Amino acid sequence: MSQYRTFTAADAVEYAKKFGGVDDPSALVSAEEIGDGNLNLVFKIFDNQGRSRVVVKQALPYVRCVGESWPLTLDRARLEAQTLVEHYKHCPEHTVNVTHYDADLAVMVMEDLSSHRIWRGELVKGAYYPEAGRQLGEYLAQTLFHTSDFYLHPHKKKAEVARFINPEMCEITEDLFFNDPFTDHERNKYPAALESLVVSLRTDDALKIAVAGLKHRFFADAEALLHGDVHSGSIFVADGSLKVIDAEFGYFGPIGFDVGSAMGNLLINYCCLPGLLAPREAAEGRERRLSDAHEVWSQFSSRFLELAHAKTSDVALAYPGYAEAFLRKVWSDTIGYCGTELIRRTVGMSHVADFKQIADDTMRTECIRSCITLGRTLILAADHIADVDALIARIRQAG
Ligand SMILES: Nc1ncnc2c1ncn2[C@@H]1O[C@H](COP(=O)(O)OP(=O)(O)O)[C@@H](O)[C@H]1O
Ligand SMILES: CSC[C@H]1O[C@H](OP(=O)(O)O)[C@H](O)[C@@H]1O
Repeated sequence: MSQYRTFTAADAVEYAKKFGGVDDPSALVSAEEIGDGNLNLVFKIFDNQGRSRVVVKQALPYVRCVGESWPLTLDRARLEAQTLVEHYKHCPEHTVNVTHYDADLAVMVMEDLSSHRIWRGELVKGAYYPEAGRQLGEYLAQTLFHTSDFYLHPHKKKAEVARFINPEMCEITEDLFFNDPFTDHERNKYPAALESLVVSLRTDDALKIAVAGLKHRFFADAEALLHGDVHSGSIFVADGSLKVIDAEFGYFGPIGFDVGSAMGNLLINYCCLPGLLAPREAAEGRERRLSDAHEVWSQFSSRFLELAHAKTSDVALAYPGYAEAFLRKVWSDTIGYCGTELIRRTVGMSHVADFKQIADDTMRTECIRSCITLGRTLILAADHIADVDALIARIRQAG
């Protein structure tokens, strides 16, 4: 019989006393549920001085933002904890530290990142973290290289692929990214003024074939242990620091999916800044976003190549020039998945603060239009954009 029960704040405090790993467990006295994501409960646990000391996260047996009508596997807590533990081994600087998890209760305990802020909220306000792009590129290079065939022994790699089989969470991505926005689906939500643009996505043969290719590679290309949902709402930043959280979509998939999701969210912000800030600040913010996206790819690709040259164990994959050839495939995947993130966040159900917080209706609609148009351009041009400078030029051209 499963011991699962949904935690109250009092349960979370008792759990943290036992498993929180603090020196003075009896000082832990209260909890606040602070979850603002689509899926889970998140409790901050406070001590008798009112200091937040540790975080307890629990999966619900359904999708939080929808309710019990959409049941969802509790195994996602294990997958999240194990993905973060694995990523922490390879990149402790930029991964939240999960110190304990319990598969039956679908609960994990992790370090409290209250000294940091969620990057999306900062991007919406126009705050700038000059090191964040490079740090995110570093996280992507370290975690993706060290869980790939370049680094792992083939037996270990296959065992890891099996450990991280994640069919239910992958199915959400398969539907929300690659199906819903390109069909007339009841989950879709977008401004009525964009109806003809959105309908045109459903009948564009070249686009639908390119999206099918991206979905096919999401199904089939078990290249590395992905985070699976690395967006600016799953990244904490502070001066000189960046930490990634929330990896319940972790599975072995195409490396470009993680890199493209990360860059796609920066480009969503790029498209929305004119609706969020005064013209001069918006223009400056947009330049910074392009520079952040440039940094993500530059750091990711240069570090991945450095690691491949220094640490590739397989004799065939170590052949000079192969890692460079592989990165060309990752690059076109990155652009394509970047495009699907721009479209699924605007046409599909998972909307984001970058445009939700735009007060003026007409401006919001125009910013959403830019996201959709840029997304389509990137999906269609993914095989024809030579490098990151050409990508930035394409984005500027799109307006
Ligand atoms: N380790 C942490 N430290 C402090 N706050 C956290 C931590 N993890 C999550 N949070 C807060 O809880 C929110 C929801 O967490 P998240 O992991 O994104 O949940 P979900 O899986 O439902 O998307 C975050 O936006 C953040 O504000
Ligand atoms: C039905 S889940 C929708 C959406 O929510 C997830 O985001 P998060 O866990 O960060 O709230 C993920 O992006 C899913 O696609």
